[in-house]
Amino acid sequence: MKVFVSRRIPGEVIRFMEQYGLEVTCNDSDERMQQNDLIEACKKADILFNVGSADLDARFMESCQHLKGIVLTSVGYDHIDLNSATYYGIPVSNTPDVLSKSTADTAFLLMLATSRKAFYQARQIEKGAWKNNGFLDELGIEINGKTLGIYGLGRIGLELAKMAKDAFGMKIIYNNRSRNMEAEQLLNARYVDFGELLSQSDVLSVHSNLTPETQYRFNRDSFRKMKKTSIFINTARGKIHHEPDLINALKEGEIWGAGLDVTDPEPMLPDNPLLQMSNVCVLPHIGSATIETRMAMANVAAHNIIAVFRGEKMPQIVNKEVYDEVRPGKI
Ligand SMILES: NC(=O)c1ccc[n+]([C@@H]2O[C@H](COP(=O)([O-])OP(=O)(O)OC[C@H]3O[C@@H](n4cnc5c(N)ncnc54)[C@H](O)[C@@H]3O)[C@@H](O)[C@H]2O)c1
Ligand SMILES: O=C(O)[C@H](O)CO
Repeated sequence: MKVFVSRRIPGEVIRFMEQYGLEVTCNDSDERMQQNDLIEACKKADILFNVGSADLDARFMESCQHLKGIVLTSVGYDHIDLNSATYYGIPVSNTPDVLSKSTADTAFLLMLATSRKAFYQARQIEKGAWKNNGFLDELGIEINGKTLGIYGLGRIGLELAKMAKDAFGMKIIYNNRSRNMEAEQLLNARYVDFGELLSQSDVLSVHSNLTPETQYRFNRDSFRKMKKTSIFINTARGKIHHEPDLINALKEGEIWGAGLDVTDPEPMLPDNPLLQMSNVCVLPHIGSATIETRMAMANVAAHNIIAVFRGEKMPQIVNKEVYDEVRPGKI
């Protein structure tokens, strides 16, 4: 069975797959492949090991409908047309859980860094502008004992809530598609509607997946309802906030600050006004970017390939209906 890997991954993981007799071809680059090049490569493979973002849309699925599986190295799967994959009977897996803590760490980092204007202060030093700041110059704000509001209290949101409660004694409120009883029992988290999440959060951190419902959920109207002393954090997907509205909200003082690991578009252009603001911290989508987490993600992806090779169901299957006896699509 032939596997095509779309970007560089650890050699150990390639060798792990080859031990099973899999023939692995790897695009030895860190760059995102053009869709036509990816299609051509996949035409010579049975399984796609997709690394990072890619155009896995209906056109890709139709062109590569022979694939026996697609494994993703991400927990988010908004970059793949899942309905088309299911239509052609292609199982898709993702990498949940193994990256929850590292991504929550990133949200925690952004919460703290933004509250202290840390990235701006560091830039001042680099520019040779370190001066004995006035007693009241560029002050930060405290988060100890404040209220952390989580939009989308799932795996990552729960990890952040645990850290925030343990480290800063923060009170946890959340809005979610369903109640999270573990968070309520463990952390005394309180479920609130979206309006109360906006009005009561001192820090509001976004951890939902990107769906038609969550797209641009944080916009002009939302930011106006947040506290003027609040911090907005997004480590989920850039399109969950409306970026021009976020910029205006910060310029108008409708919210105090923002910390982003995801932006819209990505990469963020260097002339983006957010990068000039002292109360904004931006990271380049590095939530899962640690040695341990990326190795774990690659291993999860490889194990899902081995499952396909063995004729078994993918352990981290995303479109489980692909295994249904009767499903719309290819007979
Ligand atoms: N910055 C990064 O590098 C990075 C890393 C990993 C994940 N992510 C993003 O984080 C997201 C969450 O990952 P996860 O493992 O915690 O997923 P998850 O499925 O465990 O949690 C997502 C939560 O969002 C909630 N949700 C969905 N739609 C909602 C809505 N309309 N209103 C309120 N809540 C809603 C769900 O109920 C769920 O609890 C991923 O989908 C991905 O986009 C980013
Ligand atoms: O969804 C994820 O896992 C991250 O955003 C990496 O793509």
